[in-house]
Amino acid sequence: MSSVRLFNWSNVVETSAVHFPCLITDHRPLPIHLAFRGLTVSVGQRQILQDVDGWVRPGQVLAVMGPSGCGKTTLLNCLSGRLRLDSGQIFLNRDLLCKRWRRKICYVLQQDIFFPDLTLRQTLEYTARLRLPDSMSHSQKMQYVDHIIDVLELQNCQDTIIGDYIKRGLSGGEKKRANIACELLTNPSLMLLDEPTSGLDSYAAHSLMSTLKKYAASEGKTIVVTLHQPSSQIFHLCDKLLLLSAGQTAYFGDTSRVVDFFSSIGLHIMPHYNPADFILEQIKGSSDMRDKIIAAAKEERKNKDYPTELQLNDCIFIQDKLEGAHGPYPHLDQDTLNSVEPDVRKLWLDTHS
Ligand SMILES: Nc1ncnc2c1ncn2[C@@H]1O[C@H](COP(=O)(O)OP(=O)(O)OP(=O)(O)O)[C@@H](O)[C@H]1O
Repeated sequence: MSSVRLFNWSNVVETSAVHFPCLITDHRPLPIHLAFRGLTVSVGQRQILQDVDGWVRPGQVLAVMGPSGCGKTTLLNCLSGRLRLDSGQIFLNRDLLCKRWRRKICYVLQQDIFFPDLTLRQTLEYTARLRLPDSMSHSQKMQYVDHIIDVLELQNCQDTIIGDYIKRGLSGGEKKRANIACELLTNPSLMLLDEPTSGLDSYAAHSLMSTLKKYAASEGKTIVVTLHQPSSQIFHLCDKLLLLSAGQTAYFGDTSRVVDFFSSIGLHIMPHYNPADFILEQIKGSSDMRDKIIAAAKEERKNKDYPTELQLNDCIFIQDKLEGAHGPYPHLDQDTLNSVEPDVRKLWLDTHS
């Protein structure tokens, strides 16, 4: 099995003699392209999110950043379907988020509750027995546990007890990985992780984020993480960045472009400075500064090249074409397929082949 540790789907076919768990081979998880638009949420009289947009495609990591209380966890609650929106839409591929899609989403909270006396492997095994479908045999479930232990590089501590304040067990970083491993057992397509690196030292934090990034890329998962104060190494592991300030979008786009965005409004980073620290310092500055950044982010959205609108339009465009021309389970004609962006074409082929 170790020969297909970081596998792609073609490997699964090529190595079918390995008898990979049926959860993977028979129920290949659908890659999910997540897009959200105009999310607005209030609690009581207080507006917590206001008109927030973003998107991320399979294989990518979207980082949600911003000062404490800016609405990061609230956004994850919305994306997981746990929180009612005042307005806005969340699309998973071409569909609005609904109960059917929620089964393909996992939400890893900051803390989870474990039985402290069980070892990590015992914890994963009982979770697999509880959460994996009855259609899988016991040995397939156990094979899947092995796979997840491999993915999260937990081999060395699989027989260590979870532990608690009294009894020492897994380290903080291992516990975070264990928490994520329990959720990965359901083979989700979209993972939402609330501050997975909080409380970790910089090495453990970077190692965890690299693992997640590799996992997203190799298994076509879509990942959204909230991050508090990432190192520049972690920051650059993220493909997309959504920066929130008081519940509003202060930047959405490629992580690699955020420094240019700030420069374009006269906020220049010093050489060798961590860009994550720089942008957080700017939005934690005076209210005038914050308003200026939010206004610039709003202006960006009017730009015809703004990615959210393009992506949403492409998804809807394909759906319209198909529903108009072919009914609900159509064969996509080549002209239509050729006319859309390559990444949307790939998404369509991934999800419909
Ligand atoms: N149910 C609620 N009732 C009242 N206020 C709430 C509720 N949920 C969230 N809030 C408020 O909404 C704001 C955003 O909260 P949220 O937890 O989303 O922030 P956050 O960015 O995740 O913060 P942190 O980084 O500190 O975890 C906070 O000011 C919080 O007090």
